[in-house]
Amino acid sequence: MKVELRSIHKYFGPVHANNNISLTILPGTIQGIVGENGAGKSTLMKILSGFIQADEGEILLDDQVITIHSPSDALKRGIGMLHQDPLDFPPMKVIDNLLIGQEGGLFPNKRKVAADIKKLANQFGFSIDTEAYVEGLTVGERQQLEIIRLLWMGARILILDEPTTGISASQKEKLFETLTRLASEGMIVIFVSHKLEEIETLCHRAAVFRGGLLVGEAIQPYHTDDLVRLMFGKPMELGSRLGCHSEENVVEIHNLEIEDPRLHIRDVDLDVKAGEVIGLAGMEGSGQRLFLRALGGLLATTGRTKLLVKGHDLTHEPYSSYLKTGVAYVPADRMEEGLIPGLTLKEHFILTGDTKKLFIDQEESLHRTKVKISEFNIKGRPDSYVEELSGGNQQRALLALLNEPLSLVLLEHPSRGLDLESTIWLWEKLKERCKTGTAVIFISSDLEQILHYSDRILVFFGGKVSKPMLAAETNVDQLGQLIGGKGFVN
Ligand SMILES: Nc1ncnc2c1ncn2[C@@H]1O[C@H](COP(=O)(O)OP(=O)(O)OP(=O)(O)O)[C@@H](O)[C@H]1O
Repeated sequence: MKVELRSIHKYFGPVHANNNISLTILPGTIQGIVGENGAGKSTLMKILSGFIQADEGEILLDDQVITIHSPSDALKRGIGMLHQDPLDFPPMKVIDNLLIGQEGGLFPNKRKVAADIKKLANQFGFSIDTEAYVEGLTVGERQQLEIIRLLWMGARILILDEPTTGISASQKEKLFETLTRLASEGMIVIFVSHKLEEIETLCHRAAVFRGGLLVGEAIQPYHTDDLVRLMFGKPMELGSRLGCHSEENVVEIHNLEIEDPRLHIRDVDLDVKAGEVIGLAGMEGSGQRLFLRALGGLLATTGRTKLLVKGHDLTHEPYSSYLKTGVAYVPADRMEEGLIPGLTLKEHFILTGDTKKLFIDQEESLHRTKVKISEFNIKGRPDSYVEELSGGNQQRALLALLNEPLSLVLLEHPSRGLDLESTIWLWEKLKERCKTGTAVIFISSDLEQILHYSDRILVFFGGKVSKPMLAAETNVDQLGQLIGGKGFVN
């Protein structure tokens, strides 16, 4: 099946999210879609998969103009989109998730469906237990389930939007193998990502988006510098580590202990200096998130734990004491925990502003919001609802909402969903904070980033915590070995 997009336009109010996009994708192709945050990638994918409609332009399948009214309409024509957060019902069994919305009357043939799914999964070396509950599956397993579901429903064109977020290296390898195999069987795979190395490894072709325009196409073998220049209109360089020179302790952790139904973290001692950056590495679920949440006052510690921030003993104190001491937490799930859907940017600034006043000063709030939008370069207006912002702009908004001054900023996957320019920008902003004595502790699955920006690194494995390592004296291989549990001494 061949796909052709002709002169697609899409507006969101004044934003021209897709500006005259034309793209042809031939059968058997893995087509990469890259571009900076807010470039219009997801918008185009949502148009192709029926979630939204274009304002102008045509979609052709095998030279026939078609109209796609809804995702189920798209799927009927063989176009399936796999979302970052799979659209399933976690408290239900795999088989029941598969049967939802299927034709088959009151008594669908569960046994046949289960057998068909198993057969399909086997072809790709996936093992899917149709009787398992979805909530017990890892992100990678849910993704495999979603691919199999789409194939089972007849998808011949598979769209994946940032699919490698939150999956392990081996799951990624398996995903890439599967996608390569699907393409070799004549299917089209459309792969949206910020990660250039992924595009370069996997995709036969790459279309580069910038500011709503398709600014260029590249084919293998790629030249990274050319792709970066196309994406951002200029070359990019990662900033460097600031290097912490302070002797003052901002955070003192003694005998930290956290009990969780699955993990037990104990006996962690750590002093964090003013302006220091500590990176936390480890496979998802190894304890680093529990550790970070405990430091943010979001999770109770147990045992003999003592936790001091700027000399204040915060052990067993409520979350409000952490806030008062200047501890800020930036979650990975921006829309669930960070921002409030249904509220505008201005309303967010009102909520995080001076809450002691009896009345809201609308003029002052509007002014403050405009200043922050400009300072943090957020592509949005004071009256934009936060859910309308692109992922990168939501992250900018979260940072803009942090109060000043701060003693400690805790961040989960701060660059998740961010393009290279935004990642560099984010670290510039964090380094400005470090210069004023704020300590930063962050989790990332991007080892290069951990090595590049941390002063010291802690690795987590099954609840065990390594001794702090100097980032300048550590390399990716050493980190990789520790993350896999090799050489753990603690
Ligand atoms: N539902 C919406 N309402 C208003 N504006 C929107 C909506 N969806 C997207 N936009 C705007 O359209 C532009 C393109 O957004 P889009 O999500 O397509 O970008 P993207 O390239 O996928 O970005 P990212 O990589 O950050 O996810 C952005 O300026 C975004 O704020």
